[in-house]
Amino acid sequence: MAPKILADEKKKSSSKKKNDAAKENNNKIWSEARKEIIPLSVGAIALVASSSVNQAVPRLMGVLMDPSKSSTSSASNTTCSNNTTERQFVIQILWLSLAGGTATISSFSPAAIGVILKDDVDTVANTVTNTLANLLRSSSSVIFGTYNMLCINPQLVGLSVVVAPVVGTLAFMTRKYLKKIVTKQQQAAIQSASFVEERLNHIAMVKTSNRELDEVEKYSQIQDDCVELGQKASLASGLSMGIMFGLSSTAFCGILLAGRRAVQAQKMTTGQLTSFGTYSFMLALGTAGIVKALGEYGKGMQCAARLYNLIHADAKDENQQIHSEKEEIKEDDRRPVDTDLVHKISVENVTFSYKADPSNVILKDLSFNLSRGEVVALVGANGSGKSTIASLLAGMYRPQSGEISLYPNSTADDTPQPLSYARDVNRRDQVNLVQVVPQAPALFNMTILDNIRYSRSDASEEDVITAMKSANCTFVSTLDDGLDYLVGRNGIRLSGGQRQRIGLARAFLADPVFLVLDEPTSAMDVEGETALKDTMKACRSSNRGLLVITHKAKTLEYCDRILVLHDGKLVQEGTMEDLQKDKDGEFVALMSDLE
Ligand SMILES: Nc1ncnc2c1ncn2[C@@H]1O[C@H](COP(=O)(O)OP(=O)(O)OP(=O)(O)O)[C@@H](O)[C@H]1O
Repeated sequence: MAPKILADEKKKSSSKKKNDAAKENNNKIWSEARKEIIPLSVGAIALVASSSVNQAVPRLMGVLMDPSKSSTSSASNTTCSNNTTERQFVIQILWLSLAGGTATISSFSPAAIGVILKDDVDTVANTVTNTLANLLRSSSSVIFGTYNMLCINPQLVGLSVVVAPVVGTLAFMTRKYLKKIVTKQQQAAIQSASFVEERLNHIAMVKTSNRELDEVEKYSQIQDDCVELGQKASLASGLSMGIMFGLSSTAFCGILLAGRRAVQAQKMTTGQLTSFGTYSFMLALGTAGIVKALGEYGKGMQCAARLYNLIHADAKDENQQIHSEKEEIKEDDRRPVDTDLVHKISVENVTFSYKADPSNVILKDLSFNLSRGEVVALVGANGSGKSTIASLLAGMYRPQSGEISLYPNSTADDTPQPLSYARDVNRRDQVNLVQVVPQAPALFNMTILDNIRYSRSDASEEDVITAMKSANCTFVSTLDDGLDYLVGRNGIRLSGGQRQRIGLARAFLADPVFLVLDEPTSAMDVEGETALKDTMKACRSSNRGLLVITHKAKTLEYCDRILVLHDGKLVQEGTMEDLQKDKDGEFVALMSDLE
């Protein structure tokens, strides 16, 4: 098949998909609106009534200003008749105002479309209430106005028909420009929401990298851009309204001028001209109202699409406890720690449960330690609490009881007091003390360079390249943009193993005293496992403590010590050789399952 035909078919199918989605959203909105069918119908009828009632006012004014119609031969009769007309006018106006007011009040109908995202819900709710009401009101203004104008002076209507397309075209062009700016503004708002969503999803990463302030600053910048666009949009909106008002007023004056000539030529009365002028003004307002209501309807559709997507998205509550434990975003005032002096991190009688399920105690009176230059493995069945330990070491949670302590080097004549990791160490030092690389590292929709730099924003490109070498990130050189390669949301444009390597490089860049790797090679190939062995060696030689959570037997061969976890308790600890000797022990049972 020719490429052009293929492209056409692709275009057709994509536009069909778009139409189907729009139809689906349309149906959803109207099915929601159907739930309010009675108040909406009453409102719609009342609106038409209110509008028709309002339409009678100019006609009555015309009658009032045009006494000749009701004049009789005698002067006294004329005065009497004039008085009667005025009285009738006042009574009729009173009735009309009362009827119009009542109809307008009853046209108010609250819609029951849930309360999820205030702005979007408001816009969608407005689509089936206010926007629809405005459309009805404006349409009836146009229909009744045109009809009455035709009754009064069809020639003058002809002139309006000539002027209307010119005004309409100019109005359409200004609205189109306005729509373009508003679309940009909406895109900026979506970008801002997606930035927040991504940061909240990876709140643990943001927190443990001590990057809250940076993120707040970035968010403020995005917000500033949104405000700037908002200002442009409101300026454009003001201009558009001004231009439309100017054009319609000019057209209105032109029609009045032509009408005046018709009065002078005795083709119509002053009263008829007054009525005609008022109707043409209403007609202009009605036309503008229709254009506006149709624009709002389109906007309502866009909001509905977002809203329905959100309603069907899965709720994410995994970070609940992190949020609730989140401290205020400010530089905390705990004294800095000389991380170079820290020699050992020690988990002491720690008991922990997640707030989401407090009855499920995950870690039970757990104690172990990790010294600098040591490579320790943590093994255990699925759900035994290994990743929870990593989260506690990263400072994401605090134990309910027990302590995580840091032991400085002791000198010959001084034994320094241990520091509480949670109470005594400030966030910046925590980043330098412990870095955790989770199974699926959090990656942001940024370049590889920025993702790696996330753990140390002031790192030079050379430092990043060194960290990448340690994490064996050779794949980066094969990418077109290299370090500038955009990884996509959650690193979607990278493979699982590549994401793990980026996470590893990020941890190395922070140059922590202790490194925790949570199943570092779960998604890596054989080359990745070799890189892990190199990492282990490097940790020993650089006097870094390494805790590796693993299910791989091969990895254990290179560890100094192995901790065996069972249901949140430490049940065995020792070298691989020692543990293998205990044939009834948990380790031997686990080994039979390990790869
Ligand atoms: N955010 C959380 N809220 C509530 N419970 C959680 C949360 N995270 C983990 N758990 C529970 O804690 C227990 C231990 O989970 P953890 O991830 O620490 O186990 P694991 O040993 O790392 O498992 P695996 O080997 O499968 O990775 C599990 O029962 C899990 O359901």
